[in-house]
Amino acid sequence: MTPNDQALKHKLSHDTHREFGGTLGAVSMPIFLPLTVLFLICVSRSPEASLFQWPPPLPSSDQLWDPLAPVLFLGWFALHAIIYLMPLGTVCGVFLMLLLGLGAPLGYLFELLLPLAVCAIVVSFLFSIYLYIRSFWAPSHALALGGNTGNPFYDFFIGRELNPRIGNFDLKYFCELRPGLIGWVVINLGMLMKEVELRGSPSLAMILVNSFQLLYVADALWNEAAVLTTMDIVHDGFGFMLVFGDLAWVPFTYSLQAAFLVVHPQALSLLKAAAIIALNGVGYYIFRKSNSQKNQFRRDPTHPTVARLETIATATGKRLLVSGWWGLVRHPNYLGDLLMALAWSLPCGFSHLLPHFYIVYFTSLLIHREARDERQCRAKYGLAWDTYCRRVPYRIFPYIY
Ligand SMILES: NC(=O)C1=CN([C@@H]2O[C@H](COP(=O)(O)OP(=O)(O)OC[C@H]3O[C@@H](n4cnc5c(N)ncnc54)[C@H](OP(=O)(O)O)[C@@H]3O)[C@@H](O)[C@H]2O)C=CC1
Ligand SMILES: CC(C)CCC[C@@H](C)[C@H]1CC=C2C3=C(CC[C@@]21C)[C@@]1(C)CC[C@H](O)C(C)(C)[C@@H]1CC3
Repeated sequence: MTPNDQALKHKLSHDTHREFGGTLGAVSMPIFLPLTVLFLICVSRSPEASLFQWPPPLPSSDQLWDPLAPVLFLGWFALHAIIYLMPLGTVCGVFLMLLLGLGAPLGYLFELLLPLAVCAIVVSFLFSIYLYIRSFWAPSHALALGGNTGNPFYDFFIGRELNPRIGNFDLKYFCELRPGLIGWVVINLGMLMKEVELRGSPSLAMILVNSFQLLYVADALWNEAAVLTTMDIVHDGFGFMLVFGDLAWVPFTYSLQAAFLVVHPQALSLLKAAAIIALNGVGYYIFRKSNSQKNQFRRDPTHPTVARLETIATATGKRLLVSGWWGLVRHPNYLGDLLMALAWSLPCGFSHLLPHFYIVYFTSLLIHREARDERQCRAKYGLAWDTYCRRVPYRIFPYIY
C-alpha cells in the first residue's frame, strides 16, 4: 500500500458523517423500500387505489411468482449489457431493441408486474452483496468517501466502491441509465397496450403520461455523458441504495401513474391537456437549459454560450456560475424536474392520492439531495460557496425556498 493509499484509508475510516438516518436507516430501508414497491403496485390495481385502505391489498403468493419473470428480467438485463458492450451509440441500441420488441405482447406486462418487481428486488440484493464483497479487494483510491465507515450495514447500503468495473464495463454507469430507465418506458408502454386491450384505444391521460416520461428518458439517454457529473457517479458508492434505486425503484414506482390509469381511467378535456403539456414543456425547458448550461461551463468555460456569464472564483481553481440559470436559484435543474413531475401526475386527476406519490417522494428526495450537495459544496469551496449562497439565496423555488 502506497503512503497515498494509507492517507486515504485513514480519511475514509474517520469520515463519520452518516446520511439517510445512519445505521437505523441503513438497516430499515432495505426492508421497507422493497415492501413499499410491492405495496404500491398492489394499491395501483386495487379498485379503491387507496394508500390508507384497511386491510391493505396484500398479494397472494401466486401473484408474486411467475416462472416467466426471471427469464424476462435476466434476459432484459443481459440484452442491455450486450448492447452496452457493442460499438453502437445508445440511440442505435435503443432502436435495435424497439425492433426486437415490435409485435411483442407488451400488455401482458400488466399481469407480470408483481413477479417482475420481485425478481428486480431479489437481483438487487444479490448484486449488492456481490458489490459489497468485491469491494474488499478494491484499492483504497477506488473507494467512496461516504461508504467506508466500517459499519457493515451502513456500508452495504451506501456502497463501498465508487465506480466498480469488470474490465472496462462500468457497473454503476450502466445500471444508472440502461436497464431500469428504459425498463420504465417499456412498462409504461405495456400499460398503454393493456388499456388498448381493455378499452379499444389509449386514453388521452395515458398518452400524456407515456409521452412525458418517454421524453424524460430519451433526454437522459441523449445526454448520457452528462450523467458522469451527477452526485451519484462522482460521490456516492455503488451499494444497495443505488442498485435497488436503478433496477427496482425507478422502473416499478416511476411507472405507477400508467399502471393506475389501466384500472382507473380518467377523463381529460383538451383544454386541461393543453395546460398540462405547457407545464411539462416549461419544466423540461428549465431542466434541460440549466443542466446544459452547467455541463457546458464545466466542460469549457470559454465556450461562447457561457463565456459571458458572471462567475466567482473558488480556492480549488474551479469557478461557480452566479448568473444565468444558476443565478436564479441554486438548483434550477431541480425546479424544472419538479414542474415536470407535477405535469406527470395531473393527467391522473385528484380522485386518488396514489398517482401523486411520485411528486411527494421526488420533492422529499430533491430537498434531501440539495442539502447533501450543499454540504459537499461547502466542504469543497468553503468561503466561495458562502458568497454564492448570499448572491443566490433561494435553493430550488425562487422567493419561496
Ligand atoms: N428523476 C430522478 O429520480 C432524479 C433526477 N435527478 C436529476 O438529476 C440531475 C442532476 O442532479 P444532481 O446530481 O443532484 O446535481 P446537479 O447536477 O445539480 O449538480 C450539483 C453540482 O453542480 C455543481 N454546481 C453547483 N452549483 C454550481 C454553480 N453555481 N456553478 C457551477 N457549478 C455548480 C457542483 O459540482 P462541481 O462544482 O464539482 O461541478 C455541485 O456539486 C438534476 O437535473 C436532477 O433533477 C436527480 C435525482 C433523481
Ligand atoms: C431507493 C431510494 C429511495 C432512492 C434512490 C434514488 C434513485 C432512484 C435516483 C438517484 C439519482 C437518480 C438519477 C436518475 C434516476 C433516479 C436515480 C437513480 C436519472 C438517471 C433520471 C434521468 C435524468 O435525466 C438524470 C439526470 C440522468 C438522472 C440522474 C440521477
